[in-house]
Amino acid sequence: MKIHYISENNSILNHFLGQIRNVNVQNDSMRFRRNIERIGEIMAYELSKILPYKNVEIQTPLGIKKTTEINTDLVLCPILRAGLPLHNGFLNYFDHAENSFVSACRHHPNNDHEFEILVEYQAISDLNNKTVLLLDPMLATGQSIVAVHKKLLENASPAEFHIVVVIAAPEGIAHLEKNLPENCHLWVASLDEKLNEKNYIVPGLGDAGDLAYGSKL
Ligand SMILES: O=P(O)(O)OC[C@H]1O[C@H](OP(=O)(O)OP(=O)(O)O)[C@H](O)[C@@H]1O
Ligand SMILES: O=c1cc[nH]c(=O)[nH]1
Ligand SMILES: [Mg+2]
Repeated sequence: MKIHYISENNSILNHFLGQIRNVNVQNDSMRFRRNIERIGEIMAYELSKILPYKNVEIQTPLGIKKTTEINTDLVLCPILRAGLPLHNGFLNYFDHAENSFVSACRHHPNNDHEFEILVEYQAISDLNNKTVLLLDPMLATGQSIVAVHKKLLENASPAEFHIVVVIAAPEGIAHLEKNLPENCHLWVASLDEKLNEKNYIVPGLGDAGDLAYGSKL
């Protein structure tokens, strides 16, 4: 797996990452969603640099300008719920992309420490020969992303597969490296230290879905 870390240099990205983590700021859910969206816009821009391009000529009022345009069909696939604000950011930039939606949530049948991933809702477009961008702000154990990747590839063969996360734990990255094909790309805005006993990312930000949309039963 090719891993791209995008916050290695100082940039405005660090302000948005700081705000989604900060306990004194993150409970403003509109700001939380908008910050994830802004991070999505920055990540979309960074990712756009390695997509395939074709030469085009643009007619201006005064002449013709030779330039380039993205030369692949993009499909954006957020994982519900927390992937939705990240999806908004990507869609702001890749406005011609197709979209697919898959849900994944942790189900704790016995206790807080053990869980299984339930993939229930799916609305998946044709992914064959397209560039798929799987979007989820949090990569903790990696089980949600592996489960959704498996679901997406049940009936399709994309040309390229990119996974985009905002905050990643080393344990989740190791799980993806073990379970996903080598030609996948992983984009990480910020790498954290570890998981805690409940498999939350430390220092992380808490529960991204709840911060964006409120707690669930
Ligand atoms: O790497 P993992 O250990 O699988 O954990 C990460 C998943 O947990 C969160 O979703 P959650 O289950 O909280 O659902 P939600 O988005 O509806 O809150 C997050 O958005 C990821 O999908
Ligand atoms: O730290 C974590 C782990 C999973 N899901 C979250 O929202 N946060
Ligand atoms: Mg959640």
